[in-house]
Amino acid sequence: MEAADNVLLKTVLIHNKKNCLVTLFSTHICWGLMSCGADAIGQYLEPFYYQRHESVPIQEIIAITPEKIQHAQEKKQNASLGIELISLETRSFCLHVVKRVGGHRWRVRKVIFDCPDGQACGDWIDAVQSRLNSKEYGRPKHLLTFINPFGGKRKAVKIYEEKIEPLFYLAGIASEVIVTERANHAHDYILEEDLRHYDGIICVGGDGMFAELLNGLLRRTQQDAGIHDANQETKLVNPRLKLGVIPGGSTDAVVYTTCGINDPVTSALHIIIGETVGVDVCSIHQENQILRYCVSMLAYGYFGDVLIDSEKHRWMGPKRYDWSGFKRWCKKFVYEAEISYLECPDTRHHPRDGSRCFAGCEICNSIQHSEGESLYSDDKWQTFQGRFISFQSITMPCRCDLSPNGVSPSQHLSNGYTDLIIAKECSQVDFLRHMWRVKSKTTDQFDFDFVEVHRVKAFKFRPILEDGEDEENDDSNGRQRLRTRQLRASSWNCDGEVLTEGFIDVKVHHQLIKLFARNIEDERQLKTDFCETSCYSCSARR
Ligand SMILES: CCCCCCCCCCCCC/C=C/[C@@H](O)[C@H](CO)NC(=O)CCCCCCCCCCCCCCC
Ligand SMILES: Nc1ncnc2c1ncn2[C@@H]1O[C@H](COP(=O)(O)OP(=O)(O)OP(=O)(O)O)[C@@H](O)[C@H]1O
Ligand SMILES: [Ca+2]
Repeated sequence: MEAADNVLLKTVLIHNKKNCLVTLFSTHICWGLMSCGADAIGQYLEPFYYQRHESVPIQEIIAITPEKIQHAQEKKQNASLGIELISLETRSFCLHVVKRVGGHRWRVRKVIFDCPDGQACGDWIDAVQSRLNSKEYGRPKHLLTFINPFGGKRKAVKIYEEKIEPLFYLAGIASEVIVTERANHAHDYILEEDLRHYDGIICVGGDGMFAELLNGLLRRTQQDAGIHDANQETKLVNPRLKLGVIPGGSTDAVVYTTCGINDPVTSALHIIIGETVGVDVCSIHQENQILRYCVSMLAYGYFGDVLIDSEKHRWMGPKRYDWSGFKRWCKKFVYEAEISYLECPDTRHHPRDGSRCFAGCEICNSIQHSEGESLYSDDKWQTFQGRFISFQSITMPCRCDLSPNGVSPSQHLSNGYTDLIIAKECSQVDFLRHMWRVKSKTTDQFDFDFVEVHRVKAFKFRPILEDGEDEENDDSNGRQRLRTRQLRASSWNCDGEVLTEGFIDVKVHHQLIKLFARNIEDERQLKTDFCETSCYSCSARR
């Protein structure tokens, strides 16, 4: 039996004042009361069965620490001798493990075990620690951390000092901290400095701050690999360093999407356990230059204008988006563009296919991409030309407080595609109905005849800024002439950063980066804390 073969340590220890059999397997630790007898010095009979037991995967152990506890028997002895000193020998250890408290929120749970003697306690600490250090878990040891003191509600420094630093210390992570002094500080640092000592780069901030890490790291990686300019056909190099985010911004869509919640402690725990998820990245080109990289939302029209306006109201914090969103909605603007796109050839994958991207997503793992094939030689490009209020390219589901299900709920973190969402010219009320559904959790937000959606590998966007020759009138000399009406130009909202170039080509790079995060868990399928599958006792009973 596989699990039984991998038993590393098995001892009777005291937990909650009861004798418990504690077993360390190579993949998890299991403890519980036994149905057969066992005495306090660790004798137990084989085969044993747990009556009721708990199991925690090694991956979900944050740390193991010695615990100084004065044991009851010693207390009694010392008291009778009039001694108040605590025993110098450490005979207890504490496991700090991930605890799910609902709504994707993670916390640390402490589980204390008393050992028969100091030697046994030391053996346990060494054995568990050596599993935690194993390369297979990829836990970071050295992180470079940027804190944006001006993101969101401006609490990032406090969040880091009070909540995150103690957790990193507990988990034995060394973190070099840089509090940014200006926009692009983190980006420039990543481009220029020696990063060899780090396992990952993280930030405490919002999507804009994460975009600095993303753009800095991808530029640096391509630069180091000798790729200076790149058209859509260039195969980009995957960075060695992983990225992470602790929420401290306004929308926090990257962290909300990958952890299921914008909670700093939860994110820190995702980082500590070292689990990673591949994330698709869009490269945005103009001719042979890469302008920027984008992971969440690239939007033109309504959301581009909201961003421009919201920057004027940064003092309002996260509420600035609601205010600018309202103002922009009041003044309806229509844009026009020609958009060519290369649709996903597998028709089973679609923005309205009802799928959800969960941890270990089978769709992301199974999808095949032929990265080497030329995009330009492909004759499957299709074209949309028309007027719209909002154009969005959504590369991850983009969950956030404003849209808990996501702007494109069936998009995936690492399927290699982005979803185009075009809200065509319609009344303000209709556009609001669409947005209302983006916010609500229940109805299909794309089920409107004015909303068009496509899942694509690449697209080209060409704004049209003048009307065609369809209107005629007389000039002052009575000559008939064509009148062209200026259409409104917008700018791009690229992960919350303004991009002023209108004409762009965009390509999705399948899993170009790795993020410290597990991706959201399907809470309906989560097992209870009590082991159901993986320990010897359970498998023997089945
Ligand atoms: C009335 C219900 C309206 C619900 C609106 C729901 C739409 C939600 C769409 C959220 C899109 C977030 C996607 C992630 C984008 C991030 O890369 C980026 C950087 O952090 N954030 C934004 O651009 C932040 C963009 C935030 C845009 C907020 C727009 C708010 C619209 C309010 C309109 C009110 C009209 C009221 C009329 C009575
Ligand atoms: N010290 C600083 N002073 C001014 N701006 C900074 C500083 N450090 C970073 N920035 C810039 O602040 C911008 C916004 O930061 P951030 O994304 O953290 O918060 P946010 O915009 O409130 O949140 P979100 O992007 O989630 O909506 C980023 O684009 C970043 O470049
Ligand atoms: Ca995707």
